[in-house]
Amino acid sequence: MSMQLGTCIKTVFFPIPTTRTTLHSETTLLPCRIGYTARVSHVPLVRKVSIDPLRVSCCSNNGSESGVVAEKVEETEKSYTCVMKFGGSSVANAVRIREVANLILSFPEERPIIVLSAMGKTTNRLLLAGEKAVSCGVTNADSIDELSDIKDLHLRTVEELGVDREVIAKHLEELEQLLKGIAMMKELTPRTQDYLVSFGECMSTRIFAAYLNTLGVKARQYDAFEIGFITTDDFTNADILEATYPAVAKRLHGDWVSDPAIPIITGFLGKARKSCAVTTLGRGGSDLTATTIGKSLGLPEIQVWKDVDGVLTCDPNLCPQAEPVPFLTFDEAAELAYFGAQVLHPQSMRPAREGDIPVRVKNSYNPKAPGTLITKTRDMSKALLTSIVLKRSVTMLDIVSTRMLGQFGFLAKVFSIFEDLGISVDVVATSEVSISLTLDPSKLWSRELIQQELDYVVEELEKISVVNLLKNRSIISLIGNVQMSSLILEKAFQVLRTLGVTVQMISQGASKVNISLVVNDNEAEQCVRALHKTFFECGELSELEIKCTPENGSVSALS
Ligand SMILES: Nc1ncnc2c1ncn2[C@@H]1O[C@H](COP(=O)(O)OP(=O)(O)O)[C@@H](O)[C@H]1O
Ligand SMILES: N[C@@H](CC(=O)OP(=O)(O)O)C(=O)O
Repeated sequence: MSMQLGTCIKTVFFPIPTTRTTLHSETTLLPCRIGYTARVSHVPLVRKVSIDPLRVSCCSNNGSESGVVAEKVEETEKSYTCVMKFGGSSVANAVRIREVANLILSFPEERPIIVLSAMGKTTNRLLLAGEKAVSCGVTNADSIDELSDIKDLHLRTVEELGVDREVIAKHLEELEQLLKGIAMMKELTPRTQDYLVSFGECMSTRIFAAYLNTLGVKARQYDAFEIGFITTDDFTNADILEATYPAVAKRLHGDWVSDPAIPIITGFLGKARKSCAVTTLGRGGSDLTATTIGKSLGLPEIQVWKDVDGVLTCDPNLCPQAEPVPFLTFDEAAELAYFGAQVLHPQSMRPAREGDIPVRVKNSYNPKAPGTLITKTRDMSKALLTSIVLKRSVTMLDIVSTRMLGQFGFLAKVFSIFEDLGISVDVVATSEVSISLTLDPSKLWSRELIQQELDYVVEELEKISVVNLLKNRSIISLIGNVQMSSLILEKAFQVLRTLGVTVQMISQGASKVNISLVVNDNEAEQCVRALHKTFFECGELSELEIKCTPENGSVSALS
């Protein structure tokens, strides 16, 4: 690809965010999409334009602003059109794998990248096998029930699919050796645990790629930790690092250009930047793998295929009447996931939002159902509540300053204690002299550690305040249009008053999509069911026509 600097025609990749892009600093990186060519004109003051497979970077001569106008010219070569992620329930056995393969092939116009989780409950079984190995003794390690279950499932699956068992034989052998090693060491570190659970995704993807190949569909298996998924060294809950995006794009795009095949990639896994060991992205992390790939390649769509008809108005295990939500914003989906809806990984919306790539949540058991479409914005004019989410077993802290009213720096001191300990806070409510907050224990991996950490937090906080630690609390999150908060709260408090439940804390986030209520664990489920009934099942509020006066923010409901 040749470039003539100083003239007005340059080759870059599409889409450029807007037709006119202003350089705000000396170097501006313009996101772009593989497979497209665009023309950039009017580039005064631009010293250098460099292009890699992912982006064009422009450096101005003197750091001053200059304009770049870009437009799409042509599609240069056909590349991937979407990423499709299938969760454990979608690939639970040979029958399901066949159905998923048929589903993928029923979209001949797509050139997908496939991300898979481990088959069925394999991750849970691997975790349990690891726990048992610690105390069962070396001679018993090969007869752990969960190991036998995993072997049976995978060997039965390859047989039923007519795939050579060699594709997983080495992994099964190595898995047994690993469990013996754990039994010998009598120890399961987070690092070993991540390596242990990685066998689930490594095997499901090998089986699936081999099966597609037996059907005459060219597919290529990839371990995410070998193709540029670079993470922090936080085993069991690692974060994806920026370097992942260009590395993954380069590898997948390069392979497509040299030898096209459907990539079948392990979800959930990465490679630690410092130790180079295998990491996992937290439970349900394959969603994040999919959105990371979507952003890496600037794909037009990310699809996550589940066992439900999309994101629902509530966890169906709690409220069987829960209905699919047709549209969501990235903010709503992120809050919903963060506050406990198992359906999406809490971090998975970040790459999609950054790349502004629509995410479609679909049901692999019912592909005809429209599912949920998650985008940057949606029409909120008639929206009231989108979904109700429950997060159980939360610890709440009431912190009252021992200093006088008007003392500045109290909040800063409190939060610096959490920062030092690396503990993240979920919900916060403050007054002049007190703070109530809930703690997110998900970053901590063992029960003992949580208790130890909590004791230390309280000890530190007691140097500046009186602390009341309240365990066994639940956060009920009302996700939706918080512009309608008066109506939402009026209805919610009516329900809770009828149940005789006292709300111990309330908070409305700055994202304007979430109101959180903290109640006792043992009251939470009945509250959620009653709230769901009122907001989604009675017809009155779910079919509500809402009249909102923007000037004064007043809201009235016409049923
Ligand atoms: N608000 C919700 N919407 C949809 N599903 C939910 C919700 N809350 C909890 N769930 C549960 O999440 C499950 C889907 O998530 P998950 O098990 O991670 O799927 P997969 O393994 O297919 O990726 C559903 O079967 C459902 O039980
Ligand atoms: N297998 C991993 C990763 C994952 O994303 O699974 P699923 O897509 O089935 O939630 C887990 O169970 O956590």
